[in-house]
Amino acid sequence: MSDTIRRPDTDGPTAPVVDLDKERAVRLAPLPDLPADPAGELPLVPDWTRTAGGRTAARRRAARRAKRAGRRWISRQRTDRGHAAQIGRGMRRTHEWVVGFHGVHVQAAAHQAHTATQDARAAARRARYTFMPGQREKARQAADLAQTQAMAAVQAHEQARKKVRRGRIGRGAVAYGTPLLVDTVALVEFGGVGLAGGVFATLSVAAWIGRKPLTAETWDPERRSLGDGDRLDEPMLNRAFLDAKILTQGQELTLRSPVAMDGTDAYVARIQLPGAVTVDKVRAREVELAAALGIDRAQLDLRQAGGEGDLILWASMRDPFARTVRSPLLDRREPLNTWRDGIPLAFDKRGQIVTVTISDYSLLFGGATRSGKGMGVANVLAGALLDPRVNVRLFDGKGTGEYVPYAPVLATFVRRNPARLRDFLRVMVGEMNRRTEILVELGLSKLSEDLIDKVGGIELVVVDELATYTAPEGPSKEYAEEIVEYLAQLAAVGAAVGIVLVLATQYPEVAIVPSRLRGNCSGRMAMRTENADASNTILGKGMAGNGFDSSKIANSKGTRGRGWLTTPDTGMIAARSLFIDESSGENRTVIAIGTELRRAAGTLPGHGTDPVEDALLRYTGASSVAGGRNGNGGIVRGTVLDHLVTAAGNRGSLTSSEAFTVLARVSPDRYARTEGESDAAWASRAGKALKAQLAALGVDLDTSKVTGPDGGRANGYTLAALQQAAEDARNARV
Ligand SMILES: Nc1ncnc2c1ncn2[C@@H]1O[C@H](COP(=O)(O)OP(=O)(O)OP(=O)(O)O)[C@@H](O)[C@H]1O
Repeated sequence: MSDTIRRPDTDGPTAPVVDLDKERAVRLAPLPDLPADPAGELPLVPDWTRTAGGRTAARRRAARRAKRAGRRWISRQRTDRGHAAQIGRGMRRTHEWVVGFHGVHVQAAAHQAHTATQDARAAARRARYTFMPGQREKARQAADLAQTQAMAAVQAHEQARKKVRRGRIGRGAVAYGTPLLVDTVALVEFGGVGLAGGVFATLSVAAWIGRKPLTAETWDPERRSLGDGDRLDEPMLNRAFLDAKILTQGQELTLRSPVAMDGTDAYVARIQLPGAVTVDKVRAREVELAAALGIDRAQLDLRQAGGEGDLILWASMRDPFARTVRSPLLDRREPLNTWRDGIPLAFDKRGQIVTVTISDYSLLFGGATRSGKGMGVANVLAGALLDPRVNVRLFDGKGTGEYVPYAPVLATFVRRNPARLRDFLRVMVGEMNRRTEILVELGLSKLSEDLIDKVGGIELVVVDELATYTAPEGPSKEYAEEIVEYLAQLAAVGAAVGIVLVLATQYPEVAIVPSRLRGNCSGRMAMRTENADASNTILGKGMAGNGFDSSKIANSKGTRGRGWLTTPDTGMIAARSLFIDESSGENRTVIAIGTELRRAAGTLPGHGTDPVEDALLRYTGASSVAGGRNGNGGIVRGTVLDHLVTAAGNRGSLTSSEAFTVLARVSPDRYARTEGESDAAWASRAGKALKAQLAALGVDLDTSKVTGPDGGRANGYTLAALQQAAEDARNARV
């Protein structure tokens, strides 16, 4: 675990209270923008660099740069850019210069002298053996001419040789004599140290002469990159933008302010892009730009500051997601306004807390096993529990004990029960319609904060492991289609009336999360997935191709909770969920605080009216408030009296025929009217069945005259009589 995680302060009222706004402000402080300078320009030396922390950071950077320079020097020695290779090359080049190319002239002159001499000899021989009186004279003249030419050629050769020798001696004297002289003088003047210095200087000059290899090569030791610990500067930025094909040859960016460090080991540069290059274009090539700077994409953040070409580039020297950030809610003791402030869910590259606005959209989490979906849900739950106006209803498809500690604060909690989810969603869609009608009457299209109490609070429906419920070929296939339909309807319009879904799945496949359902959840987070298709199932078609691919997140402990998050507020961003350490009971602290806040507000499950659970009880005859009797996610079937009490609750009484209709829904085999059965026959049969059930409960309940729904008087039961009978039944059980 990272050292950035602080232990929670779990103890009671003396524990410090953390204001979420302040907390967020502190986290935002490092640098959404460069600090303003009173002089109008951005400061060359930010204040923080003059603090002890700033100096330590500077020392650390200098040490890192020195280390990297050393490493680069060593690896360079093995290549032909190494110093030995440079010196050898320098000496060779010097020698070639001393020898020069003039030797070619000497050779050509030698060749000419040689042929001219041969010609002269042949001409002399011919003159000697020509006896014809007219020819002899001619031959003698030709021999004289050839001899003259031969002598001239030999002389030219001699001169060329002398000239070359003179040139070589001169150049040799410069090339070899100078260092020899310098070294000798140094030796004479300063002894061995002087000689060593002289030799060093000589070799340095040779290395300088041979600094460039003859052939082009791929590794360029002059290349500066952030990944190697070099400073971010304008030449590096220009080269990286060029390499990333954002700029073309001849285009140059300009810095609007000096490159600064932001106190988190990251560089910030405000850049003016040239011509028609926009910030969007730069963002589209984020991966290439990061590669050109020698860092990972997660270490680079690109934001538009002002106009189209006004870019703020933030480049971190380390992976911003390598650390964990603890949820600020863990230190909170007072209620959270989730409707207005949202719920802190994750942190982004620059350490800013990302909140999700449950007043606006539903959420979908997807990712492979152990990728951190549960932590995403835990963050949302932590926020919801701190807002007593939120009724949390949780359907756990995994069926493990993960959510059992939350049971006392869950208005509804059911483990692995697809039929129950189907029934619940039916009721919830009815609730959505009821709320919509209230808004229609008020002439509103969306719930506002002042109406939350009027409509019955915010409904947060969590379904963890969708596959249990929506797999068309799974064990719950008979419910799957209906469940998907209801979920899609709720996700589409629920948020506007205060009904929000939080869905999670380990199997991000289209069969489990149909695109209609995905599309209606505007907040989506894809943690590490097995493949690009799975990532697209959460984030949307083609997203992996656009560079947002969760399957590229490495599978390691350090990447848990990392993913791509998209919400209408943030757009697509890289993020890591906030950390709640369940192993040390941090979630239990939130649950305890949530329980207290709910008790104070009178919204603790089972302690007030809950129209949704009441409707479910009427409809199914079973209750799932707070995870049932043991809080482990089971459902509790009520007695006939419980159902009748719930049904009589609205009007204060119930006619017999209304009572039989309610019971027919709960227990159709006993109370449902059969084909062709008359009213009287049904009433008599159902009356007997009820009497028998009441007898089994140990109570006797007589009918009395009550007011029916139409205002007329009929046989039935008053609420008071039913409540008394239910009480007697409980006492009889005890
Ligand atoms: N943001 C985070 N920071 C640090 N650790 C995290 C983060 N998110 C998850 N983890 C750790 O990763 C592990 C798996 O997390 P979690 O149970 O949420 O994953 P999951 O995808 O829900 O797993 P499963 O598929 O088993 O349900 C846990 O030990 C958790 O503490």
